[in-house]
Amino acid sequence: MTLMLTSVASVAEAEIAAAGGADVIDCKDAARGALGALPSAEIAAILRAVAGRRPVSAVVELPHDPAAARAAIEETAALGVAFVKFALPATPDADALIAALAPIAQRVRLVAVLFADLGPDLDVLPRLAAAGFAGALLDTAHKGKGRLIEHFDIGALSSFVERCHALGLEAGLAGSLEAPDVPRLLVTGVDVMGFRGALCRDHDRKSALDAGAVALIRDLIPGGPARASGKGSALAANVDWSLVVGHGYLESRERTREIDHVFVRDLVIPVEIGAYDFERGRTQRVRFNVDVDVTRVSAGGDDMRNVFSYDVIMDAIKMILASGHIELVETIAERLAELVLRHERVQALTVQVEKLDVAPGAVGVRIRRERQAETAKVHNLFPGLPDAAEPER
Ligand SMILES: O=C[C@H](O)COP(=O)(O)O
Repeated sequence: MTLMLTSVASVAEAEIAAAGGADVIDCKDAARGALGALPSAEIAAILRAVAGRRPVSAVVELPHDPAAARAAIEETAALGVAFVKFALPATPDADALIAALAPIAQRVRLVAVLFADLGPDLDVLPRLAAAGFAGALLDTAHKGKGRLIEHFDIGALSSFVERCHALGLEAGLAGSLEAPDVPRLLVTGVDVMGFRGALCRDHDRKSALDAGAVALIRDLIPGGPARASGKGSALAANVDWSLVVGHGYLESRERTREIDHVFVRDLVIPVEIGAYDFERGRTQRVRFNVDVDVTRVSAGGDDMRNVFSYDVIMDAIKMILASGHIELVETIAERLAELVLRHERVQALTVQVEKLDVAPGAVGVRIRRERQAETAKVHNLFPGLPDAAEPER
């Protein structure tokens, strides 16, 4: 399950985020840059207002001096936040800092932010894990100079998430993420996606949060807490539950079983593939044909929430190929089916993977896979919190 983290600068914005179904309320002053801290008094006021309805995190602007860094984190942690985020400097003193923070990491959930646009050293991840950090979040430092996915391709983002998980770290992704990025990044299995700009008026991260923009992103991420309730709640009234049904959140008497077909046709990519020695260290052309059966939502309109993007299929292929040499076309086909089926609206798919350079024609495999009864994957970032509630009907 992926959580939606929403950066807020005030109590009023925290209320919009909570009402809009954000999973985590993140205290941050976007006017101060990528990781600007709010004053302690404002964080305390947000904590009081949220009153345990959601986990609240806070950004700390970390001084380079280890003793001062420890004091800054202790001060914010003492307010009662669920975790503390801070930018890990990409300098040689990062190691000294990590070591200095290790004792605090035993008591306080620490999340190190690495900047994808500043050439982060991902070899720091094992050291974060060894020091007891809770997680690592890949973000961008220079807002307005590219989305996260323009700095790290989907294969690299997927490897980041996998690497974090292998080390026992929670993984987060952020960085001028926009609505179309959401279904693409969900496939990586990331634990938390962080948003600010996409949730603001005119997508200006220094403007106020916009409830409609919050609702759009929330609807694109399956699960999550109940929205603001209430008969007559403007937000609840604005929710088109047919979209929610379309994302597999709930059954409805109006649920449609109609299927749309989204496909990628004749995509040819050079791939390092083959079980023979002579097939190693070189690429061969591989052709992909993928047909996906997607549950149709009944609402029309030019709305991101209504579509299953072919980008998800293309990204899944890139993620698999990013792992290096693969021996069998069957392996690619199975992995691709598994990744695409992670999208809740996908009911079934056919994957055809063909090698084009071993014979005059093509050789390969075609598989058909369907969604099985699902076992919920329990998320453990905030142990002790109740499970995500179903949206009110
Ligand atoms: O932690 C998440 C950030 O606040 C994301 O901000 P952004 O979406 O404006 O890059």
